Formats: sequence, structure tokens, C-alpha cells
Amino acid sequence: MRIGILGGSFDPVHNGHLLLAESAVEQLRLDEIWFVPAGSQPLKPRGPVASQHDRLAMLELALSGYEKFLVKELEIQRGGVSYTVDTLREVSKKVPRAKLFFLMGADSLADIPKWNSPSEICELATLAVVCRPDAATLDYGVLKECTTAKRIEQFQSAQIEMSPMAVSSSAIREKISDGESDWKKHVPEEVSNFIKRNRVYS
Ligand SMILES: Nc1ncnc2c1ncn2[C@@H]1O[C@H](COP(=O)(O)OP(=O)(O)OP(=O)(O)O)[C@@H](O)[C@H]1O
Ligand SMILES: O=C(O)c1ccc[n+]([C@@H]2O[C@H](COP(=O)([O-])O)[C@@H](O)[C@H]2O)c1
Repeated sequence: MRIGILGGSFDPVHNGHLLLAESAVEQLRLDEIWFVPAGSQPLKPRGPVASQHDRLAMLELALSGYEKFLVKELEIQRGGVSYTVDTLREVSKKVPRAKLFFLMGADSLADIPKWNSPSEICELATLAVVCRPDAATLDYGVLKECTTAKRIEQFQSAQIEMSPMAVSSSAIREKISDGESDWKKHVPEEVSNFIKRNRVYS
């Protein structure tokens, strides 16, 4: 069993997340991708804008057409600050024989030294990173303090190739609160309808 884990704030989920997951399923031959919405992201102390209920509802709507994409409320149910190392420990216990891939964009890779227990994270899961338009090259050098050169090579082999997609949740939220309308193309239609109907970011 090969499981990809995509942790995120998903505030809201957007097409960049979906393309990342689609590319990872194909290139890493994953059986499932677990989308794990953070309860409280350690480096975002102000917390998400949308409620937990709305972030989950938008994720469920976005993933409904994908058989291999599952929403897992591990971090929300655990409560407190959502540390990735705790999530990976929990998943390793739940499915001990699975090979775990932690999927992330280049911005997350750059931040890893600031995360809790990065060395253990690098042991528990293979990091599979994708470029983002504002960070076109991936700097694996940040991992030198956390893991071995051999492990870094394994992460490089798991790198996800995808045409950079210039979309972020913060840009979507900003456009909505500025009253712009061209944000809708960046999320599945069911999600844009939900946002409009419930005035999630207005
Ligand atoms: N357009 C994108 N291309 C590739 N990876 C992405 C993209 N958007 C988000 N990701 C990755 O998905 C994971 C979850 O991201 P998150 O839910 O925080 O969305 P975000 O768009 O980065 O949000 P924000 O703008 O609020 O920081 C992170 O590892 C992030 O790097
Ligand atoms: O464990 C940590 O210390 C840690 C610090 C920052 C971010 N993360 C995780 O990284 C994932 C992407 O975060 P973000 O900022 O893109 O929402 C999400 O699962 C976060 O919980 C984890």
C-alpha cells in the first residue's frame, strides 16, 4: 500500500492542490491520497479564516469525484496544534505496512527546518515535493541538518513534476474580499458555489 498524505490549511482547497494530488497519484503510483486538513497550523498562529466545518465541506465537495482521494480528519480530531510528526506517527501505527509519501509544495520544503521534529518526519515518510511558481527551483539543501544524503536522494527521486500553477488560497481569499470575480476558475465549481452561497470569505 502506497499512501500519499497532503496536509494543508485548505482555506479553501483549490485546483493547485488537486493537480498536485493527481500528478502524485500517477507519478508515485499511489493507492490513496489522504487530504489532512490542519486544525491549527503551527506556523500560522492567526489560524484559518473559514470555519473548520466550511473547510471540511469544501474539501468533501472538491474530492467527491475522485475515488483515491480521501479526507482524513486526524488533525482536527486530535485537537491542539497540528504537528505533522504526530500525524505521521499515527498513520504509521494505523497502517504499519504502508509506504508513506508526504506531499508538499516548495514553500513547505523551505520551511521544514522550522517544523517540529523534522528528522523524524524524514524517517517516517518520503517527502515528495512539487515546484510552485514563486519557488521554481527546489532547494533540498535545507534538509542537510535533518537527514542523510542518501535519504535526500530518495526524496529527489520522488519529486513531483507538474506545470507550475499560480494559485494559492491566500490569493483566492484576497480576490474574494476585494470583490473580484476571477477567482472562481481556480476552484472546482461546487466549491465556488459553496463559497458564494455561504459568503465564506466575503
Ligand atoms: N499551486 C500550488 N502548487 C503546488 N503546491 C501547492 C499549491 N498550492 C498549495 N500547494 C501545497 O499544498 C499544501 C497545502 O497548502 P495550503 O492548504 O496551505 O494552500 P496554500 O495555497 O499554500 O495556502 P496559503 O496561500 O493560505 O498559504 C502545501 O504543501 C502547499 O505548498
Ligand atoms: O509539524 C510542523 O511543525 C508543521 C509546521 C508547518 C506546517 N506543517 C504542515 O504542513 C502542511 C502544509 O501547511 P500549510 O502552511 O501549507 O497549510 C500542513 O499539513 C501543516 O500542518 C507542519
